Amino acid sequence: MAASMWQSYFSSSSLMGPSSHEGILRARLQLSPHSFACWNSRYMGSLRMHNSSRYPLANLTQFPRSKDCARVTCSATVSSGNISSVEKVDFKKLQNGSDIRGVAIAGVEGEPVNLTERVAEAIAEGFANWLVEKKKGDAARQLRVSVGHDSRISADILQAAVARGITRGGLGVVLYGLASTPAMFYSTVTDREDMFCPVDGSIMITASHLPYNRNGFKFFTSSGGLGKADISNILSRAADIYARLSNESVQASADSSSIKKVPFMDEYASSLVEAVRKGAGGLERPLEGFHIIVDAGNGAGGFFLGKVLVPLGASTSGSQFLEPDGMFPNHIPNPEDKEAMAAVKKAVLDNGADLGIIFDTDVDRAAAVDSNGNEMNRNGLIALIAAIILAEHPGTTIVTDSVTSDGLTDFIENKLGGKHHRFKRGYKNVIDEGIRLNSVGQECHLAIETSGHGALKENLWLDDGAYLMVKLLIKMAAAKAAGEGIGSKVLTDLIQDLQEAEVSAEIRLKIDQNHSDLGSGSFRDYGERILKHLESVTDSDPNLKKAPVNYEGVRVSAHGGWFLLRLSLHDPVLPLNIEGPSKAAVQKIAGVVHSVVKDYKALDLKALEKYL
Ligand SMILES: O=P(O)(O)OC[C@H]1O[C@H](O)[C@H](O)[C@@H](O)[C@@H]1O
Repeated sequence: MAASMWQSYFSSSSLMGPSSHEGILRARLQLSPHSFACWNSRYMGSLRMHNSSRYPLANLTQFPRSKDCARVTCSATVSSGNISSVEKVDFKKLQNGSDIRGVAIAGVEGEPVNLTERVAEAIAEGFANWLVEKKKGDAARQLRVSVGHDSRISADILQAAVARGITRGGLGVVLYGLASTPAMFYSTVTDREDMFCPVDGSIMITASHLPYNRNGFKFFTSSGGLGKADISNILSRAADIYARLSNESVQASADSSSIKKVPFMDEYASSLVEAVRKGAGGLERPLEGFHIIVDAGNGAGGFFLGKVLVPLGASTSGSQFLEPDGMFPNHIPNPEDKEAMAAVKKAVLDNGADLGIIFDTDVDRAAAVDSNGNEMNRNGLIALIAAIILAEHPGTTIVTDSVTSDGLTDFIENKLGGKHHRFKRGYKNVIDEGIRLNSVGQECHLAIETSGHGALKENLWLDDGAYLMVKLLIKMAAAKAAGEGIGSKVLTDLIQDLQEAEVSAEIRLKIDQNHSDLGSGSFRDYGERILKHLESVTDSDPNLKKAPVNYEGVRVSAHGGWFLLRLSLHDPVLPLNIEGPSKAAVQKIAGVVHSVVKDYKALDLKALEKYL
């Protein structure tokens, strides 16, 4: 649905009664009464439930919620061909590293919609054109692209637009509906002609854990996720297509003869089931006797319960937030979020479960909680997966992002006998580095970020939170089969020697891009200037020890702890990570950084000063 429609609907909602709302909205959506009831149930129900300060969509009228509707694939669009704002879209701004992210739903102050149907359609057509060029050798056959989405409220509308864009580009479309990001990559590498696989390209409609009004795209081919340069290329094609589209009417729906629908998540889930069965010695129900809780945060991860854990024999009572709900009413679906981890921990303890598993919205990230409520996320999850992988591949290299702890390095290198290659932030950077190391002869089987993104060589380097959890399940099932009992103790024991810092903090220092202190340079130039200054201060102070090998920002040991100041991958921000043995140590470390950066007037130091 176009932004303008949401806008006018919401802004007028307090003025009309339910029946006039329904008539107007249904007409504009071009839906039958039944489809409208489903749409209404899915979207308006969510909005109604969360009409609070967190979701500032005031005065929504209460519609009856229909119970028995599954999803509505909505091909609704604006009927008018000319939207005055079309020229204003800055396609470059939609790039977020190797992803595309934008605002798809109006209603949040200061966040105008920039990911409209037309923009999505143009991007999809840009991807189709890019793919055709990449696959020149396959000119004789029609290329096909799979499309899936997470639980966001703009998913169906964007999916319809994406399907139009791909068919406009002359390619076939295979719709998967609610799906996970790793499943989309999997569709490019799996051989199942009955499911139209392998597809030539894949698009996941997701904005990961970001708020409900955002959405975006991730793209895959059999070589993996597209990189920054490819995304820029696609966006520049999209900008040209968009200019052309703005003179045409938006079509109500794509050419349906080129569109197929398949239940691909069943195929992907059964690959996970088979992986656990194989890893557990071929048992049909290796998780029989285990009680495992899933918290999907109302994202796309609910499938893991019914399609993975149940067939493997696990009991799953007490699992929560499995229902897809793009308003994310319970907690942010993000294993890095404290509230989210507290929620799954509580569920595990309340239900006396053996293990808790939590996914982000699109299931490329995950974390776990053991039966005592100990969180296994960030450095703890890396340590756990590293312990499993190093037992299988002694001495192998583990690639991680830059904010991992000194304790993790000590654990991987001195306790597990592996090599810790602490690289840059960004899951794509980390995974690409793992692949690169292998290509230059340095064996690497695991590339993983503290955010919960992780990829294994054995799993074709798919960035897959669900597969990380599969590795934990295999370990537990194998321990049971070996008579070592049921429970997550086998996991907890693996990381008992990991030393975690007492206090850790991430402080994000914003750069005011409009400040005169930036001169004629960009925020990146400004950030680099600050980092250079910090580096020279560090070099001249014997109490500060610069990390001998470092790929990003300035990492320094001081006061029994460490800090890393670096430029954010995407934002005008300098994230500062600090870890120390006590609050006092962290304060002192914060003081060191403050004394260096305090004269940079464009830097907002409020967040840092709280720590002094
Ligand atoms: O550099 P930052 O702003 O901290 O963001 C870094 C993060 O950006 C995105 O969310 C990526 O998906 C992550 O892989 C990455 O770690």
